[in-house]
Amino acid sequence: MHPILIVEDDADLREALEDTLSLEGWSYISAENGQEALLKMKKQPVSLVVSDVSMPVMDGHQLLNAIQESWQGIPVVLMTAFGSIDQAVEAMRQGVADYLVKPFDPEVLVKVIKPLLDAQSGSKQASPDQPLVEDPASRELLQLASRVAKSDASVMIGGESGTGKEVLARFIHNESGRSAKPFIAINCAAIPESLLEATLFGYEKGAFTGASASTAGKFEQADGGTLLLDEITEMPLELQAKLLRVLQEQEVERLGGRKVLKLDVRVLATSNRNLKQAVADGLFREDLYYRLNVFPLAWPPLRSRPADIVPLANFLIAKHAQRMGVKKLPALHPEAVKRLKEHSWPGNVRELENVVQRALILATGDKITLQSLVIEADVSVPLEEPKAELTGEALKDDLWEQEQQMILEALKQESGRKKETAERLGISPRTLRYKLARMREEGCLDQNL
Ligand SMILES: Nc1ncnc2c1ncn2[C@@H]1O[C@H](COP(=O)(O)OP(=O)(O)OP(=O)(O)O)[C@@H](O)[C@H]1O
Repeated sequence: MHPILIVEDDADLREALEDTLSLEGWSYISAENGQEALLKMKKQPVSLVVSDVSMPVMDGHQLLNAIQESWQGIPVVLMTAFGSIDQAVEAMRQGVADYLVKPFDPEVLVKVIKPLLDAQSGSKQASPDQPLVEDPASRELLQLASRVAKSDASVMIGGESGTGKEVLARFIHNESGRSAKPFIAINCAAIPESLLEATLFGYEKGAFTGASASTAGKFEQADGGTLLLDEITEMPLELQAKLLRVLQEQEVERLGGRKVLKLDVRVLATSNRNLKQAVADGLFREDLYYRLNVFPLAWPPLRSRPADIVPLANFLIAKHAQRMGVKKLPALHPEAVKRLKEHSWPGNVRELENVVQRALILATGDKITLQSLVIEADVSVPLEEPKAELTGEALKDDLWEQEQQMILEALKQESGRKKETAERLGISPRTLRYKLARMREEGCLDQNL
């Protein structure tokens, strides 16, 4: 969503308005008068304008006229200290979206702006599966994903655990020409290796002990639609070879079957590992890597897209409050907002979602206070990533190092218990085993652990 433009000549009031918007997690830009506002609007699109009426150089009414001429559809909210019914009626007649008389409480401004923004963005709450993006980095990723969705290319989605890879995959499917057909997801790390092949490709009755009825595999189920192979690097090498053949030939044979089934499936894959490294380590086939990595997309970690944190928290509050049957949506207290912004979110959006769910249970009244936020103490992940120097391989190495630190910290807190450690980290026990094996190989872990 584009930023809100605040136009106010009184510096103190401007700052108060900026604070109100940023506490809500809304981005903004500011101008001191109408003329400066128009210059800013020429340079960058805005979603809504909140403007004072009496200002030097160009007042609010003149600004409203100019906006209506050149930017139809952008709502304008006017604020005045000299409220008169006549002025308000005139402004409404001119097409102002709302008219506020100063002084007003911050909540009043939020109440006025919220529905206007929702109308602009096509009401986000209506689609809880749609990725919410506010930070420029995430918005760019979503735009790219939307374009890629229209092609039929394989897409490899990278990013740390819990960043939103599956949400992005669903988005790509929904935006593609295949949206009316099935979206099937399979987590390669969650299914025992012995069952993965049968689950993917299906089997005929009697193909193996326990195959009591013929069953279609995930590929067949996704025919015409999209198949998401989650945590693809967890797939055993032999199966990778078979997967490659299916992708190349677009046909599949059930285990124990004789019929070859022609399929039309678009494949998306995710991984929270450095894929190139997995290829170099001999854990992932290079030919499959090239087949799947036609279009790589990567979610930055949540700490690298700070403008997403508060809007995501509000979005997740609404999502879970609705599920829990909470009638009145609790609002985040400013201190809670501050804490959310300070945390480094090693578990990314999934961690934020857990914090929000716990807060909804702990919250009393209609506010989420600092006390109802239970956030794990930060492990030593830097708050600000030195983005400029960290690019390409260096960034991947750095991420892997951070991941290792998180794993060690979690192991310590769970006194070495693997199952609990995996749960704490929000990854599968198998993924944890895999990562520990890699750490052992690299000499970063005691061989007994
Ligand atoms: N941008 C977003 N907007 C809304 N919800 C999000 C967003 N990103 C993540 N989520 C929510 O956070 C949770 C984790 O997201 P998701 O499962 O897509 O992460 P992931 O990267 O696939 O995780 P993993 O690597 O562990 O499989 C989900 O409940 C998802 O709905």
